[in-house]
Amino acid sequence: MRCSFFGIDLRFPVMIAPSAMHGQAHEDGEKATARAAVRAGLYVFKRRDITEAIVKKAEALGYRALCLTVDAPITGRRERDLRSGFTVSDAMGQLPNIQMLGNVVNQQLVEFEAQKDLTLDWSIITWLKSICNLPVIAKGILHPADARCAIKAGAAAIVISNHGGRQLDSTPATIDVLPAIAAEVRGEIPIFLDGGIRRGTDVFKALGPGGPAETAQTEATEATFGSCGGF
Ligand SMILES: Cc1cc2nc3c(=O)[nH]c(=O)nc-3n(C[C@H](O)[C@H](O)[C@H](O)COP(=O)(O)O)c2cc1C
Repeated sequence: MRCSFFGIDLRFPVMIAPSAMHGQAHEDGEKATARAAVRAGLYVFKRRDITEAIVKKAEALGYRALCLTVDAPITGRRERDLRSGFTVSDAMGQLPNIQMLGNVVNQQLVEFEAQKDLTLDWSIITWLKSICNLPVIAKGILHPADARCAIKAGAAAIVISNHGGRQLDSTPATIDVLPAIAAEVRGEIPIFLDGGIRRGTDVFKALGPGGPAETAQTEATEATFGSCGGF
């Protein structure tokens, strides 16, 4: 089955490891997804030279695509995190990509957030493409108009995602917006989808009537990513 679901990062480029593109189930399930999301997270910083260095490092290491999270310019009010007293571990500071920030980040989430570039618009995709040869995937699309903007900006694919509902309450379910977005994209670029995929039948629902299977996405995916891409 040529499907790939991956959990990654918003507003900011995230690397997809070659092994992450094969869509195979793993016994660690969501724990593995969470670990990968933490490891893979990259952000566009106000200091573009830092982002550029991280992107070039990813390319040199053999990563095959950049996944740009476009739905979280600022972190949402995550009430579950507030209730549980969630904090970011100091160990975050030991991650190589964080260390590249040097004095810019003082290992505290609030300061880390302050370094993010909140002024991003679709031109960031053009910029990312100008500094590397990797395809850029826009993650966090929930509306056909945004899918069109992503295509115009040069995205190689989109991820229909509501960030698992973690970023903003009351966003639509991805399965509900899929048909309209697939109708807009009509196979021009591949569509990935995440959110609420918990069993095989969820995959079939996403591939069902109105979904990308009717709009020649598979061919577009293979053309861009080979035989291991999304819908
Ligand atoms: C622990 C955790 C961390 C996540 N971190 C990020 C992140 O940094 N960037 C991002 O774009 N999405 C992140 N996500 C969202 C996932 O990439 C994905 O969109 C979402 O989990 C899909 O919904 P689902 O959990 O219902 O499958 C995270 C999800 C989880 C569970």
